[in-house]
Amino acid sequence: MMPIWIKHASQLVTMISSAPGPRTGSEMSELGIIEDGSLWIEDGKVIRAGTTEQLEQEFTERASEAEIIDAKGQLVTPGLVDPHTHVVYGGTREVEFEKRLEGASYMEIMNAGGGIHATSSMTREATEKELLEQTTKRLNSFLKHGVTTVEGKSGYGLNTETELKQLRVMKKLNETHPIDLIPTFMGAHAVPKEYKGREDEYVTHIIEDMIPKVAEENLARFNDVFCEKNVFTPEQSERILEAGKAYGLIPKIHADEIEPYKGAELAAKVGAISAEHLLKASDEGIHAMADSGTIACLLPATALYLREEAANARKMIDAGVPVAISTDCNPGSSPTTSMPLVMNLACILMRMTPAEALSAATINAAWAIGEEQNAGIIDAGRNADIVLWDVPSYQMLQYAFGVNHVKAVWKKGVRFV
Ligand SMILES: N=CN[C@@H](CCC(=O)O)C(=O)O
Ligand SMILES: [Zn+2]
Repeated sequence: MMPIWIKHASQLVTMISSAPGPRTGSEMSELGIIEDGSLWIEDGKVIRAGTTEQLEQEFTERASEAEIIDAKGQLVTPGLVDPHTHVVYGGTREVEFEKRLEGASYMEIMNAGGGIHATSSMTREATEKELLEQTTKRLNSFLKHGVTTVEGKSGYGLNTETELKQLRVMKKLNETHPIDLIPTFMGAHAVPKEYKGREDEYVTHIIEDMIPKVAEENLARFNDVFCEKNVFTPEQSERILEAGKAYGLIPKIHADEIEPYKGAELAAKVGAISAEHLLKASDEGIHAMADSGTIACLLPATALYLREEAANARKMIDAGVPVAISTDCNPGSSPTTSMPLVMNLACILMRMTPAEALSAATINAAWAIGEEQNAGIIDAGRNADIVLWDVPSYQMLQYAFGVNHVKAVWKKGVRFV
């Protein structure tokens, strides 16, 4: 592979800082910016990041070997990381979108057998090949929006066979698609219709049948639960997450999305790596998360799409909770693959600063899925997951919203956009 030399970026955002862990408080504003920045990439890795002047001293002799990219007037950042998606699914739910606009709520639709249940039926029916094809299209769209690492959940199977099918599709996609797809088991996304009235039996089924099989095939890194009124109680969620821990699955929790339910408190108690949504998280829950170091994974596109008030990111950042952001890409409450839009919304709806939004979509997002050694940062020796944006600064990236400013994307040093 020919080396790549990106020169003269008006801002090269490296995300390098002295913070040893996920960024909290003012650390979220430390972007490690190099003005007139330059990058030498070789064999899929970043070899050197510095000013153009520095790299000219070190690499001019080798310039003829390299593909040279003139990034004058443009911004370079790490590839974006999406730490929370439901990207593998069958079918679509545009009918529900109309119903919600006419006044039905997300939970009313789900409790009436639609929502997650509707996607579950369509995912059970879909073949592995169909899921592969549909998900590949969505991953291509992520890449076009500057996203190079994506977490993906099962949870539309709600039976062992289809949960495993979703996870196997993710495994296959990791072999066929440039994006790194980090798998999460989420058998506890809803109680399937056939277990209605026997919710605890379904919990036992997840624990005794699904989790051991997922672990045996080594199909997931995380175990996630939708802890919500009329879905899984905090007690049931705790049982499932503790059972997963015994098999090496790290807990995540969909917490306090629709109603306050002490989900943030539970995330801290079980040592979850992240808690998701948190629109209705209590102050106690937020402080417990700060103490346990649990990352808040906030989903402002979902709040917008459901016409809900977004999570209180300011309160969380001020309390010392590390914040990440995500699309929540799913067919019901957030059918989008645009992390740039999510960064815009983090600023507009949650009053995060442009710098905080970028930290949340790169380094903190990487920490939220255990990929901090591989993604979310530009540094010597790391994967060359790089985005070139057709704007001169990160401030412009967040300011001109709803626009895809991506000019080029490299994943492990290979250009795909
Ligand atoms: N809230 C629970 N799960 C997903 C939505 C899934 C769906 O509606 O299909 C979420 O994170 O938003
Ligand atoms: Zn989700």
